Amino acid sequence: MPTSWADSVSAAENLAAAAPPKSAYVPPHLRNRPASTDPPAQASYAGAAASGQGQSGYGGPNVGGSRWSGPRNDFQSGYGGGGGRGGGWNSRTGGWDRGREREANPFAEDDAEPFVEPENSGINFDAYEDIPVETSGDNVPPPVNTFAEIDLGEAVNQNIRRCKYVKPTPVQRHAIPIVLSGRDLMACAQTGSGKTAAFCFPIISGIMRGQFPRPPRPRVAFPLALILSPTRELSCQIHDEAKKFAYQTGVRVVVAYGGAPINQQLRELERGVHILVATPGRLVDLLERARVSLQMIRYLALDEADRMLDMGFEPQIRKIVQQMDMPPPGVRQTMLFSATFPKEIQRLALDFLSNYIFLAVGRVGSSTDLIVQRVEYVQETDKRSHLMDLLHAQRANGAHGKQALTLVFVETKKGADSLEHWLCMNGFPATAIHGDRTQQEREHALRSFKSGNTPILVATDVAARGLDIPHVAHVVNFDIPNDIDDYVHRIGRTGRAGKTGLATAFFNENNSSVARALADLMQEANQEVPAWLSRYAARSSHGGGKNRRGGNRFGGRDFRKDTSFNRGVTDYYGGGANMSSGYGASGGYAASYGGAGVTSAWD
Ligand SMILES: Nc1ncnc2c1ncn2[C@@H]1O[C@H](COP(=O)(O)OP(=O)(O)OP(=O)(O)O)[C@@H](O)[C@H]1O
Repeated sequence: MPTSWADSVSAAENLAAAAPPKSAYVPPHLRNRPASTDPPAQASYAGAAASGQGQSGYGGPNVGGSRWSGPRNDFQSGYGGGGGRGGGWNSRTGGWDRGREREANPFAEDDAEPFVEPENSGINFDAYEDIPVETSGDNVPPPVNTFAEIDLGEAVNQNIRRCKYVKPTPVQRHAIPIVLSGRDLMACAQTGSGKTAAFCFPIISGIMRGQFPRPPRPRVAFPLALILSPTRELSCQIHDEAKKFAYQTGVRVVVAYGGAPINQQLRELERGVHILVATPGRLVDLLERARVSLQMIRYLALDEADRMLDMGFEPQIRKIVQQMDMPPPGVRQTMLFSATFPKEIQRLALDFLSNYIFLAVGRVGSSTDLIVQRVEYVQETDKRSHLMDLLHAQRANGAHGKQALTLVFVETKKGADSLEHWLCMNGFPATAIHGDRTQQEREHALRSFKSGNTPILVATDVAARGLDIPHVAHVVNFDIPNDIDDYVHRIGRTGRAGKTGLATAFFNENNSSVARALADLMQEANQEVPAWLSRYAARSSHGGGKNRRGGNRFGGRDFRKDTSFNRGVTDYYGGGANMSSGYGASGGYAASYGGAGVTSAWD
């Protein structure tokens, strides 16, 4: 296997356009299942689950009166009552957590992964030290500084150590106490800043501690937590992460996504599920087949929430959350996470939340400085040769070290196929991922890219959000997206977890509509804005393409603060906004935004 980008290029040149080796398809959730020698722990959840057999209270089949009448605080008592027979929760066979099924060690792959650094030492926490944080809503729980301050339980703490997380990132410092206190949350924090753990840790801990009744029907899965994400690959990634965080806790995580055999997923679900990670389409299928019920959902997390509530997904999300049997807001706990939150999406999100806290982490400067952004003027017809120049220069300079991976974003699936073909023909080891490829092809491409076998990945927006691929040193926006938020997510595939990265965009006349948003974004992130781009920006009459940030360029402002929203609404938050971190004292930050309290959540 080639060990570096340069080796890969040479190997590819030697092998001409040899196809990558085909491996037998194994769905992600079935991989790495060597028989573990570690017996699953009998965590507190197992005991709690086994004793919590009550059918009374909310969600039970014979609830009289209002189905959702109990306040959320009563949830645990509602579930915890009753005795009944022992046995695992949600399993025909008496429960996976009773030791009948061996839990594969999810950390085994990390140990065997050649590219993984010995420690998570690459994280540069100094970059996050004075990141401004803004919270709004009433009675916001105070943040923590260390994991030790949060009582997540010993099993989770041990997994945090196994992950080599030394201290919480800012979004984790603030979000975890909020979720643990039972509040709904809309959290906006920059790409690569650890949002996945921010929602997974409190969910796992809550399930471990909670008392829940026995599921009412066999052969139907009754998850306690649902994590929805927009793409199959992201769902798989969240599943992999959550399995690490939940290792030996007794909490079982299952993933369901389209494009993979449903029968296998059904079998996994039948073995029992506490946390279901899913893409909306496959979940709707499972719900319609009555193989999953949402009536016991205690936690709902939408990752990439703005995308999930965008036009494409909104009907499916409404169906799942509002039209099936999921408890309503106020009974379940709802968490929305993203790096971007356009105002109209925040408005839509009100339907899913109850008295929520808005959390914005990040400001212009510190963390975005991690991603150096460049924009180059490149005519449509010159893009390929320009890309080749970049790749050659990168190879010549050995830029970004041996393991550098380059992610090239294009607008269309056809464009991705054709660029991949052209790169391969020209001796560059490239692969591609887009929505018209089979799931097997998509997963193969991603694996080949991650491993460094094909260190160039040509992608559509299917790879723009959430994917956490170590060693992506360069993101090229071969085609600039029309929506500036998509640009934010795309470039966020590099410069993650405190590491630095480079993002290059090819701009031409076709992108004039986004010029202003792009220039503003770069400026706010302390990037050098070329004079020609500023001229385009000045000519642009509207805010910049599908810039839905509407006046406030950054997605991090709580829209409840807008006068239009507040008209007729008295003191929505009660407590008002709270600022923390060094920035509040400096005073310079609000001024730099030209508006009091406006925060950039993405940087
Ligand atoms: N406390 C921590 N210490 C060290 N590394 C961490 C910590 N928390 C998360 N990470 C690592 O940071 C990386 C980015 O985390 P994650 O994928 O959750 O980011 P994100 O905020 O969800 O990004 P995106 O907006 O792109 O979805 C991951 O590799 C994760 O393992």
